[in-house]
Amino acid sequence: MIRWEESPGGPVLTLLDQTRLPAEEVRLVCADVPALVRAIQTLAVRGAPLLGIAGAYGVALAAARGRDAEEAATLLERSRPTAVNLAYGVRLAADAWRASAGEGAERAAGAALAAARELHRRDAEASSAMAGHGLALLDELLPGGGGHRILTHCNTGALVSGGEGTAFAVALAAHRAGRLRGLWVDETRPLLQGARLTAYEAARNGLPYTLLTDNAAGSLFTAGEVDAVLIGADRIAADGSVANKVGSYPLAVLAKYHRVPFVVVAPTTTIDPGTADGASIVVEQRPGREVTEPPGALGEGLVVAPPGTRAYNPAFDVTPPELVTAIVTEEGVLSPVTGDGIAALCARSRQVTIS
Ligand SMILES: CSC[C@@H](O)[C@@H](O)C(=O)COP(=O)(O)O
Repeated sequence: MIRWEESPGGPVLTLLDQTRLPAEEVRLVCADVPALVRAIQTLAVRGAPLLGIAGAYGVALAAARGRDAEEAATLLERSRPTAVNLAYGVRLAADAWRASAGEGAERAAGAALAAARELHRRDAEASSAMAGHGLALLDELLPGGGGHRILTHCNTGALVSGGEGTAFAVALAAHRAGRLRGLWVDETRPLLQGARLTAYEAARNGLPYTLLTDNAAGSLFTAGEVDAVLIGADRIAADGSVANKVGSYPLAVLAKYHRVPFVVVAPTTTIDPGTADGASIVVEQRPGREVTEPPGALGEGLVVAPPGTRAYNPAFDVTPPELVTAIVTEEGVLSPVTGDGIAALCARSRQVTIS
C-alpha cells in the first residue's frame, strides 16, 4: 500500500489513497514531508501499523532529499496523536539517521531508509504470526464446529499493514481454513472505514460478509448472531487499556453483557510502555464537519444537520482491560486482565519508549 519509488526529481513515496476507496484506486505521490503529513491528516494513509511505516519512510524521504530530518520527524510525529505506531516508526528511522549522521548525509539517509524497510518487512511478518495465533485462539474459545461469526469494526486489513493486517488477517485466516461462517462489518461512522475499506477488502478476498450500521450491533448480539468481536488497536497502555476507533468501547460493553469474547489483535509495536493507563491516552478530536457533512459513501459534502450544528467527533475511544478477553500479538496471546504478558513486554523495553 506504500512504496518508495525513484522519480526523475528524486525519491517519492506513493500511497493508495484510502479516501477514494472503494470508488477508485488512485495512488497519491508524496515528494516531501508536508505532503505526507497532509495524507496522514486527511486519512489518505491511515491505520496504526501503516502510520508507523509511513512515518519511518517520511523521515527517510526528508533525509534523501537533503531536508532537515529532525524537523521532519517532529512534523510527522505530531501529525496524529493517538496511534503510537506513528511515533514509533518516526523515532526508529530518526534514531537510525542520527546514529549515522557522522558518516555523511548519504549514509545517514540510507540508514533511515533501511530502518523504514526493516519496519515494513517486520510488520508483514507480524501480521502473519498474529493471524496464526488469532485463529488458534478463536478455535480454542469457540470449539463448536459450525464456523465462527465474527464482528469487526473500522478497517484492519492489508490497507493498514505491510502484510494482511491485524484483526482482519485473523478473519481471513479463518476463511481460508474454512472456519469463517460470517464477518459482520460495522460501517464505522463518521468516515466509514468499515463500509468503504473493510467491505472492499472482504469482497476482494471472497469473505462471506454483511455490512451493518454501528448502532445495529446491539440487536445482533441479542439475536445470538455474534460469536466473537475482533478489533485492532491504535495504542495499548501499560495497564492493558486499548485505544481503538471510536465505537470499539460500546462493542466491548455489549460483548461483556452477552458473554462474547472481545479480542484485540495488534503488533507489539502498538503496546506503549510510556503510557501508564487508559486515562493517559491522548484521543484525537477531529473536525465536527466530518459528522455534519459526512464524506465518502454518504455523498461528498452531503449536509445531514442544520447549518451551525456543533458535533462531538473523537476519532477513538478507550476500552478498559477488564472488558478485553485477550490481546493477540505476533509473539502470542496476552491477558490484559492479569497484565502479565504486557508487563513483561514493557519491561523488556523492546520498543522506543513513547511518552
Ligand atoms: C490495524 S489498524 C487498528 C486501528 O488502527 C484501526 O482500527 C483504527 O482505529 C484506525 O483509525 P483511523 O482513524 O482510520 O486511522
